[in-house]
Amino acid sequence: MEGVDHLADERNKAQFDVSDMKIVWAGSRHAYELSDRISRLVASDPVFKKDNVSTLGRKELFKNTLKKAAHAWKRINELGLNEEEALKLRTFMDQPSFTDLHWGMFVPAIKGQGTDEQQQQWLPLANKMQIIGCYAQTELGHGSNVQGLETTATFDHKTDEFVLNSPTLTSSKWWPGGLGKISTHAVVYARLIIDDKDYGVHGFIAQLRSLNDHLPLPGITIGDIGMKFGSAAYNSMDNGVLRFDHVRIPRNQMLMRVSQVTREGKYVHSSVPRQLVYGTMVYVRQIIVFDASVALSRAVCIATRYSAVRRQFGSQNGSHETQVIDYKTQQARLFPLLASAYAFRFAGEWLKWLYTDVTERLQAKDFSTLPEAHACTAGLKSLTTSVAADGIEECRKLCGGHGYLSSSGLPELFAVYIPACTYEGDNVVLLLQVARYLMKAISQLNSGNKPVGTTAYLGRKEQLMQYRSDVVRAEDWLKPSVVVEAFEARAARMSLACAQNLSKFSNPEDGFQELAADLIEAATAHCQLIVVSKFIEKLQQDIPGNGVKQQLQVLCSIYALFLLHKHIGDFLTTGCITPKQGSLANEQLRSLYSQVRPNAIALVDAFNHTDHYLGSILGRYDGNVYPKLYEEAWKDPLNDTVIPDGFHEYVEPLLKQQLRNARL
Ligand SMILES: CCCCCCCC/C=C\CCCCCCCCC/C=C/C(=O)SCCNC(=O)CCNC(=O)[C@H](O)C(C)(C)COP(=O)(O)OP(=O)(O)OC[C@H]1O[C@@H](n2cnc3c(N)ncnc32)[C@H](O)[C@@H]1OP(=O)(O)O
Ligand SMILES: Cc1cc2nc3c(=O)[nH]c(=O)nc-3n(C[C@H](O)[C@H](O)[C@H](O)COP(=O)(O)OP(=O)(O)OC[C@H]3O[C@@H](n4cnc5c(N)ncnc54)[C@H](O)[C@@H]3O)c2cc1C
Repeated sequence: MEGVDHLADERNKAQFDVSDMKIVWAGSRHAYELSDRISRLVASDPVFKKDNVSTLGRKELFKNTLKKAAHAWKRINELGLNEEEALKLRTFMDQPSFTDLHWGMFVPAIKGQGTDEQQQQWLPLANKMQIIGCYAQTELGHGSNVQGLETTATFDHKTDEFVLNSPTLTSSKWWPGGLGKISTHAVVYARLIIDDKDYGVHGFIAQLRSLNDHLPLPGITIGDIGMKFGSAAYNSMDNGVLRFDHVRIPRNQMLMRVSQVTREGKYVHSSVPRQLVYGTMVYVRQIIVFDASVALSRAVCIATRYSAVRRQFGSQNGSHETQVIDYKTQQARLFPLLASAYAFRFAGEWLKWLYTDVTERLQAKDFSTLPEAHACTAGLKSLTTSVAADGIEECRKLCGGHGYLSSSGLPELFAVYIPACTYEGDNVVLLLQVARYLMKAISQLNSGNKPVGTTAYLGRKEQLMQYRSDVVRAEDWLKPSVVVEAFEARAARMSLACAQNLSKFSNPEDGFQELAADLIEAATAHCQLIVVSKFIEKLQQDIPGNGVKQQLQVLCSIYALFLLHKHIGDFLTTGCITPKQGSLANEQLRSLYSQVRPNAIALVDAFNHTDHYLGSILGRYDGNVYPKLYEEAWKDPLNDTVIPDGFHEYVEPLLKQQLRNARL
């Protein structure tokens, strides 16, 4: 029935004020109002319609994306939207496009790695989109191993230019988004060669296409790398291939904030650490953590609403069957994901603060917190994207057969989201970076270097090695200090065990390779500790709103105790807790699921996702699932005709054959 709220009873059960929770989720009243306004603006604009994208072919999809991106840019200018509003508009447009790389990587790379003069030269053009750029780092042969890139930029003393060249097939740039068909420029990462000496990988600005006719410039071979996973998904993006055949660019197009090449061809390294060449990745990884909470919240919203609508079994004397959300197994799969969406939101907020802080310090030439920012962005990017990707697939299964329908929105969400586990650093490779950071922090303990930031707990090594949990009742697991201590002790003991095993190797690098699987588990434990701690810290703030803080406390406990339950082997083998304490945690977890149950729909309403953004019949706000699913099926192009194309050609002869045989 149109206009009826099928989830009204569920909404009435809520024990907290949803409008206040919406503000907590958004981060502030300002952020909430902005997000709400822009989401409605996009939802009501016919150009941003997206329910047809999964039926479009590649060329149509790409053209549709260009149209949306151009329309977005037009609306941004017409309405005079600021950066925050423009970013929201892109979010709700919900289709990857070349603009992501232009604004998300090309512009930040120039800002972070360009000198003041270079910024003055390039940013005004880029900011007006008079040039469009991409981030060309990865090659056919190397992605993770940035130091292994093969593209060369050789300094020519005579002409004061760099010569960009792709000496091998594997040196072809491969993957950069926006490169394939649209970008006019790129920040290209290449090995700097001066007088036959290799100075390693540096960033260069290169023009790729003519600004007159958009054709590739001489010496440049360029194209799209082909279809990717799924039908629509990331295929709206022109991930590209690029080869240089001795292409010349002026010397001042090397990004020279970190190091410079003089007119005489002298290489000068400034006081800025060389790792700043990797700075754009730190920036984007921090955005990706925030996006992980958004992606997961969309899937969880769909699965939770549908689980309240869907009924199976349990009808007695003609009464309603059971809502599947009331099955304990459904709750044990769904509610930890709901809690994770909130947990990642607060971890993302904190990471944004950390990133802003490190950026301000860098401006003031304080580079001391860069390693911490790298480890935190790398580790949390890895943790949150892995959980979000697996969580979206779990939500699909939670919706049974209908979850597999394109109209559930979940297949598309999954297909477009999963590369987040790979781009901006493969998740395993990034955890190994965290492990290196932890091992370094431990190796410095004896030299009196006190660990700081997220590794500060390692400074209490003796205490954490002595630790035994004092939990005696299930409710004890609700105390934040009890949870944090258990997570700290587990993380510290896993890292210290790795460090001890590493010390048995005469060559530490051999040890690191041999123990990599254990190191990754230690790094994961460390990252989970960060997320748990940041959730708890959030709850120490003043959080207004009727019942809001209580709900967040329940979610925080679910997040932590679910992890404890899932990784019970870690907690037991490190001797942090006893089997009895483990089962008390599980008992508490079951009780927490019951507490969330009446609030579940309101907790996903607090994400404030419009039906347009969710793009899911199962997740509709009004819960009117069945009539809409039925209606949607008839819109499929296959149902345009009663008899499908190809029937007369391929099937009818078989049937006629049968008839002929029958007559014989
Ligand atoms: C329509 C109009 C709309 C308008 C509005 C639109 C707005 C849109 C705006 C924004 C949207 C943003 C959305 C973004 C979309 C994202 C799309 C994603 C596209 C994908 C892009 C990519 O994938 S780019 C390529 C990414 N590549 C990688 O991540 C490679 C991974 N590998 C590495 O990072 C490194 O090679 C690795 C760190 C693994 C190893 O490096 P190596 O030098 O070999 O390292 P090592 O010896 O181990 O370390 C040396 C030293 O350096 C330290 N370190 C390493 N990395 C960093 C770093 N990043 N920062 C700081 N320090 C670093 C490391 O710890 C070591 O330190 P020490 O131990 O020596 O102290
Ligand atoms: C959709 C998408 C968009 C992208 N956009 C861009 C872009 O705009 N610009 C750009 O430059 N790049 C882009 N990339 C490339 C991306 O950054 C790389 O693919 C990514 O960094 C992973 O590197 P790789 O492909 O070399 O993986 P590989 O390193 O080859 O990974 C293969 C396997 O090896 C494992 N492995 C690798 N090294 C180690 C190690 N040291 N120890 C243990 N295991 C290891 C990995 O865990 C993985 O299982 C994009 C990729 C995708 C999928």
